[in-house]
Amino acid sequence: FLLPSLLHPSVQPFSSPTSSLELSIQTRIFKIIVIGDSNVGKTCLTFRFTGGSFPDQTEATIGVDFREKAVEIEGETIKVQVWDTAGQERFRKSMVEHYYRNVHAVVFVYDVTKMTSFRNLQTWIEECNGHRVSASVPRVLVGNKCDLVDQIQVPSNMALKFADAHNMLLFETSAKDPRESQNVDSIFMSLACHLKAQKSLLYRDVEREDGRVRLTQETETKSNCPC
Ligand SMILES: Nc1nc2c(ncn2[C@@H]2O[C@H](COP(=O)(O)OP(=O)(O)OP(=O)(O)O)[C@@H](O)[C@H]2O)c(=O)[nH]1
Repeated sequence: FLLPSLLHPSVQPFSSPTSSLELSIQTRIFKIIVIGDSNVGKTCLTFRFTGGSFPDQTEATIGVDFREKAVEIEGETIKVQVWDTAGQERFRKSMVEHYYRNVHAVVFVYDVTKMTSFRNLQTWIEECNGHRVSASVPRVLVGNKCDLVDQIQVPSNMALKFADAHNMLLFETSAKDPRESQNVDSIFMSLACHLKAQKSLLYRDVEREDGRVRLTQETETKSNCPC
């Protein structure tokens, strides 16, 4: 496992710029983590978004893996870095600190055909909060495996209620069904658009501070996002 900054020495994550000059030449990276029970489809969603296809076979994720995709939003190229985390407790322990560090957005995934994976969301939210992920970090909820229409256990209205109560948007998707790939893209693109709008206001703060980075939570989010 290599940290992204080691893999990409010329590119620094958004949260560590040092001057407004550097900001203008960097490609921004938004780090988005995908969490939820084992087997809900986190790896498949990550592949579907970053590679466009559904993997024939997956093995349980060990620790953490990440894949990147460059996207263009309003004329700017942004790297969306999707961190796929292990759902199984025994594969998580050593890595958990790494993937919550400097996270820009969180995707909580459950399997629409497994009520336990939905009930366990509360535990995932608590773990996330326990790692000091700020309440201002955007979070979305994803119900995956919607192609298994005959086996659905989690009704949409129940998921919607949960999403509302936790201030999250809900996406119901299938990583498997190619007709749903646009829906999978929407999860990550809507977060990237939201972050871009948020971070451009942060840029203005940086310039006012004459190169000093101020990651303030006071910024208001305004977006012309096409998503
Ligand atoms: N029918 C259907 N199967 C899916 C879908 N997404 C994933 N799967 C299957 O579900 C199983 C688990 O998928 P993974 O993506 O490996 O699940 P994971 O959440 O990453 O699992 P861990 O790495 O153990 O945390 C695999 O057999 C996939 O083929 C989907 O949208 N529909």
